[in-house]
Amino acid sequence: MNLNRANLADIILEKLSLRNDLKGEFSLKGRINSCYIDDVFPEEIALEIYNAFPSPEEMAVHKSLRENKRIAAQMDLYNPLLEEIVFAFQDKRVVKIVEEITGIEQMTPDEHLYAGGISLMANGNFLNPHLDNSHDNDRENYRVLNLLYYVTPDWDVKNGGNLELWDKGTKNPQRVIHSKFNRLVLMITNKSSYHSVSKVVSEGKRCCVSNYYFSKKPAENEEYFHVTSFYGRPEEPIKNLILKADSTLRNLIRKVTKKRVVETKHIYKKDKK
Ligand SMILES: O=C(O)CCC(=O)C(=O)O
Ligand SMILES: [Fe+2]
Repeated sequence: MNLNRANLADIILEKLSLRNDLKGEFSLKGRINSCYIDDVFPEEIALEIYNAFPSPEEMAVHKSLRENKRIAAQMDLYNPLLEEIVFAFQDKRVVKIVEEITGIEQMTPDEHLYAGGISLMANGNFLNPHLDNSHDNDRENYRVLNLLYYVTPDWDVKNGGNLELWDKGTKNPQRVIHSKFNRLVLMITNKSSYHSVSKVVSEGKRCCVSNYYFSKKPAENEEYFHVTSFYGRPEEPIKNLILKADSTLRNLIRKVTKKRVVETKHIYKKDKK
């Protein structure tokens, strides 16, 4: 089978349309709106996607107190299947059914991969608790949904690298979503969707295909603006102070300047070459 974005989208669509329980799960009260779907693709396709991932050395390192991971947004540098799978999640039909599941209206996918694409986390890598940036680069649309598709075969929950949702804030226990092979997570992003990735504590690479959807309307009842804001884990009080000061300062600068001071590099420039 020729795996292009249209026939990959066909499979996603079929899978999602069989699950009329997702809508209820996504909107459960008292937690960050989220749900997951297992066995999204036939196993051999999911494996092929995993095998298409570049080696860690071919990806950009994002390393600071906030995070340590590898990412790639310039998708045309890699195996073409990766670009196909990223954009399969942007198919109009997929967006429509995801709107039905989440109840979030008028969503548009992020074709410039403002923050999406592929990511890879190896031993020792982590992503501290954070709120995603509230808007797109031009501050015209709200970032409202994350679609995270995990593709590492046999990834055990004990390996770490799991998605954590801090339903009651970062001072209370988190809900762990195992970043299991062939699992797609849909997760709202709003003013209180604190999430993180626990430290990877084993060999191997935790690979994720990420997509973000935007909307003119916020995923809450009121308007808001914030930059990506990081926090310490409950056992990291000092780091929490440093990260909070850092977020507060960047927020302030952005609120005053309205636009980015430094142009983001993490954008898929399609006319490059
Ligand atoms: O890799 C993950 O599971 C989560 C990544 C994340 O926080 C994000 O993409 O906003
Ligand atoms: Fe995030």
